[in-house]
Amino acid sequence: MSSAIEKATILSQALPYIQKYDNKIVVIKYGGNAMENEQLKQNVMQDVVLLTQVGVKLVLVHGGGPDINATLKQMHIESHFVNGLRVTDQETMNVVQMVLAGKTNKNLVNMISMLHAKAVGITGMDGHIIQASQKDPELGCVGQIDEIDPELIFKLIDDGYIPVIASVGCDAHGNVYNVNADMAASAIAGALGAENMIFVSNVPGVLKDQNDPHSLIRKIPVSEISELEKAGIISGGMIPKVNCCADCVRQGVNKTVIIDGRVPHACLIEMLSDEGIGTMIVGEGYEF
Ligand SMILES: Nc1ncnc2c1ncn2[C@@H]1O[C@H](COP(=O)(O)OP(=O)(O)O)[C@@H](O)[C@H]1O
Ligand SMILES: CC(=O)N[C@@H](CCC(=O)OP(=O)(O)O)C(=O)O
Repeated sequence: MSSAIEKATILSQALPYIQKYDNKIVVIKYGGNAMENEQLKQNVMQDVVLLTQVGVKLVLVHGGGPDINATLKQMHIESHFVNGLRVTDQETMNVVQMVLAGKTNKNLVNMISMLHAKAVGITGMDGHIIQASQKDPELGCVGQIDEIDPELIFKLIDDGYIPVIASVGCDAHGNVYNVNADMAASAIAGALGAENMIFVSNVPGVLKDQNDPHSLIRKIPVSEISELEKAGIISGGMIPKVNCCADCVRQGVNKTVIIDGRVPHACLIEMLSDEGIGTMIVGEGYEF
């Protein structure tokens, strides 16, 4: 088969998926670990733009843990994590806000703009999107999400913009909170009634053995998550991520997956083919 026919065949195979997701809201959480280099980011942003172009209403929620770590290190501020959450004193909070809402957010917006699509970079503080409160005094300014106001996001996607949201929230008294980006993304997906929630990370999905990339667990029922946690199979940043997937499932999001952003066009493979990659978190009664 000539390569032109091959390309056309692949494109036409995507048609049922394009129709399935037409006008549907999909939230992509783009984790800092999958932002390793410019090429990786370009690939993910190309997928975001292509999906938007074919009619998906895409919302991008991003983290930036490694960017925050690097800036804190330059400033000689140490980082500590408890169950995957950064202990955040006021000085650290200022850095988190500066890096996430500034460098990381605007870099992604700029990349989308260069691909001739329209993005608007905001934080969870804009339009009261993420209303938060202190999660635990020992974690300092780490926020737990009390409420999501999706109005601004609906307005942006209805006007054809891709909202690019940094995971910083605030309360009615002006306190600013560092919100784990997985938690921000899953709460936003729930509030928007999203069809799909895709977590883009730097691992193939949930692995049985973190040293063996072939030990991928393809599907995890929500009821088995706590056992995996107790057995130490999931640890660190994977703990909030998998629990956020479970929250999405409980909030009625149809499909929740963790995929590897290092695989070129992982989001397209996930959404526009039946090859499904990564780990899917499923509710009770899901047919295997
Ligand atoms: N069972 C597991 N399978 C895969 N990764 C795991 C597992 N348990 C813990 N992890 C860790 O979780 C990390 C992904 O979470 P996180 O660092 O928060 O990523 P992101 O920046 O994409 O949100 C992986 O890089 C890996 O170190
Ligand atoms: C409370 C908490 O831990 N907040 C995260 C926010 C960024 C984030 O979640 O980034 P990733 O998605 O790249 O991990 C942090 O300070 O690193």
